[in-house]
Amino acid sequence: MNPQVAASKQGRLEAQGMSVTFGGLKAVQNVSLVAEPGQVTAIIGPNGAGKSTFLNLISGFIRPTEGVVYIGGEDISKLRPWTRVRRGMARTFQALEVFGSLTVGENVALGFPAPIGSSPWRPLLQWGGYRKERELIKVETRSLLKRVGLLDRADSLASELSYGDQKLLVVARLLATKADVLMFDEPGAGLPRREINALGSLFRELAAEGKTVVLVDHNMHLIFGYADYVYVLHHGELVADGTPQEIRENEQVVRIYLTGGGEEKAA
Ligand SMILES: Nc1ncnc2c1ncn2[C@@H]1O[C@H](COP(=O)(O)OP(=O)(O)OP(=O)(O)O)[C@@H](O)[C@H]1O
Repeated sequence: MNPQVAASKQGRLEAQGMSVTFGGLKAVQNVSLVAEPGQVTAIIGPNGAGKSTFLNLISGFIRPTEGVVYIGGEDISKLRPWTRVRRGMARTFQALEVFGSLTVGENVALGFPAPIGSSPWRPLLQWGGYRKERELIKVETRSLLKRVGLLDRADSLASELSYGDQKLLVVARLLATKADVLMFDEPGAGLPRREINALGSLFRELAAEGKTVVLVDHNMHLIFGYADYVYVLHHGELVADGTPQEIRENEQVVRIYLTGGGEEKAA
């Protein structure tokens, strides 16, 4: 296969017919999605629509009753979440997962993948390689912090950052995983417009670098300003998908939001 085609397919995410039931509640019913490398794909829907559950199904944190997930054509449905990270899929959560008593730089460094086969004895057995790797992580951590605008806070405790900066820190740590598929659960929640714009621009940059960016959010400015393709869930079902323009004009979507389903209106 042409190496360029192979590279572009590597991060293609495909979820087919995902379903899960909690007790009697069909939280996600037969939902499929394709997210392409080089694109920002958004999932929207009113509160309780099943968006986070769908992300949990894709990332392996919840076992589906039905459905298959592929990355780059490879079926990863049976893999544990941490193994999926090794295969190139990483995600953030709605709740902030910042380690407040570590520095900002240390939080990012935690995101770097551990060398395969690494053991607690490695620093003693392979001191040279280990030291080189630590230096590399330091350099890359600084470059990621620069990218999200937090370089001057590298040595601050993470707990001292504002809420918005902690969200950016989580993004930097996700980038440290070097995953091809980057999924964000409500990255824009609670952020002012200026920071939403910065986040949106960062997502566009990541897509331009060939990453597959998937985000769940309620912020319509982030979705309609920066996404290439939008999936709409309602009561656990996929009710529409299309370009932001198509979704804005979709009568069913507008009705769902106008009848009080969403925090912000779609039109
Ligand atoms: N672990 C669980 N056990 C039982 N019910 C659950 C569980 N997780 C989610 N649900 C229910 O499944 C439905 C979908 O929830 P989910 O959190 O996926 O929605 P959402 O679209 O992400 O909502 P929000 O925008 O408010 O975060 C809701 O009715 C929720 O109460």
